[in-house]
Amino acid sequence: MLSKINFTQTQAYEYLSNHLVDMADMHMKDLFAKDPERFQKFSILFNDIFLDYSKNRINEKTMALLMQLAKECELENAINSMFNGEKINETEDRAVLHTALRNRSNTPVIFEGKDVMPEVNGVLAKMKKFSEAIISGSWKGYTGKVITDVVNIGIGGSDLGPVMVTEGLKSYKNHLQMHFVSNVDGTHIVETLKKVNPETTLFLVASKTFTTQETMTNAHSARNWFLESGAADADVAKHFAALSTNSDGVSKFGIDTENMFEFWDWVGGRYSLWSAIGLPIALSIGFENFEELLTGAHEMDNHFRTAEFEQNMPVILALIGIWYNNFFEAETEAILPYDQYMHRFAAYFQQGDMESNGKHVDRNGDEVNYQTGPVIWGEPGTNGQHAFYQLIHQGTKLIPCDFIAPAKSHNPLGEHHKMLLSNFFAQTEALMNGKTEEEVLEEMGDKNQESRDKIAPFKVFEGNRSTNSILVKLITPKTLGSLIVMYEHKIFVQGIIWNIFSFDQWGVELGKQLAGKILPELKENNEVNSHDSSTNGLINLYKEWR
Ligand SMILES: O=P(O)(O)OC[C@H]1O[C@@H](O)[C@@H](O)[C@@H](O)[C@@H]1O
Repeated sequence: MLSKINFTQTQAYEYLSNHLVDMADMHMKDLFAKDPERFQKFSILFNDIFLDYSKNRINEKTMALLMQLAKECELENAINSMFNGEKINETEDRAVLHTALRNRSNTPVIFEGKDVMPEVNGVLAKMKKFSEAIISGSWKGYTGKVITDVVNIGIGGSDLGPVMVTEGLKSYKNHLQMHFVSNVDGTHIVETLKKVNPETTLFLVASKTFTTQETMTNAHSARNWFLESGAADADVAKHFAALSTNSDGVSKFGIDTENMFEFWDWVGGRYSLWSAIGLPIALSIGFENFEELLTGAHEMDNHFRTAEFEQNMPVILALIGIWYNNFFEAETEAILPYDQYMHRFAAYFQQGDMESNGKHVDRNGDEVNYQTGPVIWGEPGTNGQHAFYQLIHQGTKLIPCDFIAPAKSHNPLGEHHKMLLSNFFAQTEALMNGKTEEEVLEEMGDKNQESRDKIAPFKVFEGNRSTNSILVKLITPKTLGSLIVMYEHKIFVQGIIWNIFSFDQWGVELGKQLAGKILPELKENNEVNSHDSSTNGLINLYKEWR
């Protein structure tokens, strides 16, 4: 089981608080000047992923103390508890075994006395057969035509992962057109259905619980559209499949359980792209590439499980994050991929991180007296540079950033990639070095003294802004698999240290309950007065205007 230690009571925390006094005024520029080995010391290579964390406000003592913190919080024990299938998701009484889904070495993973691997492999085999039939065209729609379009209907963890990965690996894509419908706003399904033909479309209804309002509503609308186009009930089997843990719900909806791809309650929604929820990925890039994604994930799992903390990428990233979040009081973290295919990567980890570590009660059930998960945000470079980087460079907030870029492009067109990467390198250098007043004045040259003095302060960059640079060789299925898992485990490590439960999400339940209460009120025409004056006023204005 997980420890329940308040990390602010550890010896390492006290040492780190004292150490912060020394580090707070230290400029990274000076740390680099003093130590020619700094880059070698604070960087690490794993397969085709290189992490340079030297442009952070750290020195060897910082890292040693952070490692001590991880040890005092019994991180090693927590890692073993997760991989060994203990019910570490205590508030839902569940194990956390998404790592078994990508366990390519196939060693037994015992949960409640039973090896889960035969079932995992069984579903993978079913996904392989199905995806191959759809891609090859041997699977036919109800009028005998091949499938050309796949519409995934799901939300949250049943949408974001497949969207992010199919976009991230678009250069591996086959002929199938992928569509993703998540929002309950009718616009999403209506606009999607305009693009597809019922005779050649496969709908995947993706929902762990198979009760999520948005997904069920969209799925019913899709089925109605399908039937209204002239298809019969019996034809549903050729055009609808379900990805779920809830076989009763799936049969009630009218999907043959033959067409159901199962997963299990020990897979959290936001960690489910490795399960049957990954079927749209297998359809889009082929099953072999999906397996490669799993292999990359498994390799990062092994790294996380076996590498010393000092050489462990997820552990290093997590601890640096804690250094900023809890000592420098940074409130957000930006994820900035310099790769257009990765444009949903930050959005994916918004759920991954914020749903996991957005908690204010610790594992003892007590209110925390420290900060937990940061706000995660980001956009691909270079677009972000022309939008919000101003604040990162010259604003009043410290925003630690992860810069991610591939050395090779899938689209090596002219000078594009060199230009992209020149920006990637320049940004982290500029954020670290900044620009002094002297440099500004020198740059301004011979302008008259008065105008120079007036403008110079606005052009000064204090620098000392923290970044991690993650350079990968090429975004392949395998590398992307490893990269995703690197962040998954970073989140896990932080949750352990913050002494919170990272695998539940009670916070999203309240909105669902309240929406359920208001929906019947919207169906009536009478004035509503059962809420506060603001909610009543808004509902009544809506009724007047609709
Ligand atoms: O996959 P289903 O069950 O439809 O859930 C979809 C999403 O629902 C949300 O409310 C959260 O709980 C997410 O973690 C989850 O991924």
